[in-house]
Amino acid sequence: MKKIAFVGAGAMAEALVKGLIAAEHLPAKGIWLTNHANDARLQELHAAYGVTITRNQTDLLKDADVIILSMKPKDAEAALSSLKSANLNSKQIVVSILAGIHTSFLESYLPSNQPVVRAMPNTSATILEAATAVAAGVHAGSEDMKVVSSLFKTVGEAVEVEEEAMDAVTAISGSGPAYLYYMMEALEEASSQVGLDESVSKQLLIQTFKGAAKMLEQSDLTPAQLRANITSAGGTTAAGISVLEEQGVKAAIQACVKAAAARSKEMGQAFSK
Ligand SMILES: NC(=O)C1=CN([C@@H]2O[C@H](COP(=O)(O)OP(=O)(O)OC[C@H]3O[C@@H](n4cnc5c(N)ncnc54)[C@H](OP(=O)(O)O)[C@@H]3O)[C@@H](O)[C@H]2O)C=CC1
Ligand SMILES: O=C(O)[C@@H]1CCC=N1
Repeated sequence: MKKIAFVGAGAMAEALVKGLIAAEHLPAKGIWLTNHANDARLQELHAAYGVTITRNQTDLLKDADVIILSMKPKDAEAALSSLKSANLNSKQIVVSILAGIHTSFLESYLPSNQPVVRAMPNTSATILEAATAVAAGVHAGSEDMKVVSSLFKTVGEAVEVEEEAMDAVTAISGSGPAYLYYMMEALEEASSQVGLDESVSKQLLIQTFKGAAKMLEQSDLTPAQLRANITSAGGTTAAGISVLEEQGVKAAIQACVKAAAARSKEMGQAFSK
């Protein structure tokens, strides 16, 4: 891989850039970025990472092995309309990280045999811990999928799924870090309410999340079994969990994921051809 072109230079593009550079997937100069209008942002990324920045679409796309669409879904049509006039060749893989938007919509703006791959990473790409799912469009072959999977594997784990799973993926792992940060926020606030010093609670909470994730990864037990192992009858965990049950927290989490998946589906329907 010699060149990756990002169309969109926001939070998610930066997370991927950071990860790709840390993983030495390609030299920083081989990572090209453009955005809509914010010159200062492009300069900032160039200064921070040594990436190449441009406003010239021909330069951006020329010889790019992979083109990553990383603007917000609302800006997709404008970006795709301008890509329509670009002379992409069928070896260039167009990857979209946009929530909701189907490969068929993207393909409708691109040459008829263009390989398109939909990917859903998350912000943990910044520290090479992303969970990414990738799904092939109709012209993306197994070699294209290998290239894209290996790109996302440099910034964490990547799994290939059918496109119909992408709304669920987006709701679970795309948005997932935000749910966990929400829980951490609540736990931090609760720590201070029960009298724990902020720096101590932060240290304990980070290690508690890390340890719980590693336990699930390294043991054969389910989350329910791991939880049961901590919950002695009449003990502290039982006292806490009974409040979560009374307040319907599990149902609220399930409703949260369903709402996120429904929103992804709705966004896909808004952008269909
Ligand atoms: N944030 C997350 O956790 C995740 C986000 N995603 C997806 O990633 C995408 C980007 O999100 P995020 O990085 O948070 O968004 P940001 O708002 O941070 O960045 C959007 C970028 O797109 C640029 N842009 C807008 N219009 C165009 C255009 N016509 N041509 C080129 N560039 C354009 C903006 O430029 P300018 O600043 O000049 O306006 C900006 O650089 C979204 O589609 C989202 O669904 C996927 C997984 C996780
Ligand atoms: O909220 C969003 O739209 C994006 C998609 C996945 C995570 N954040």
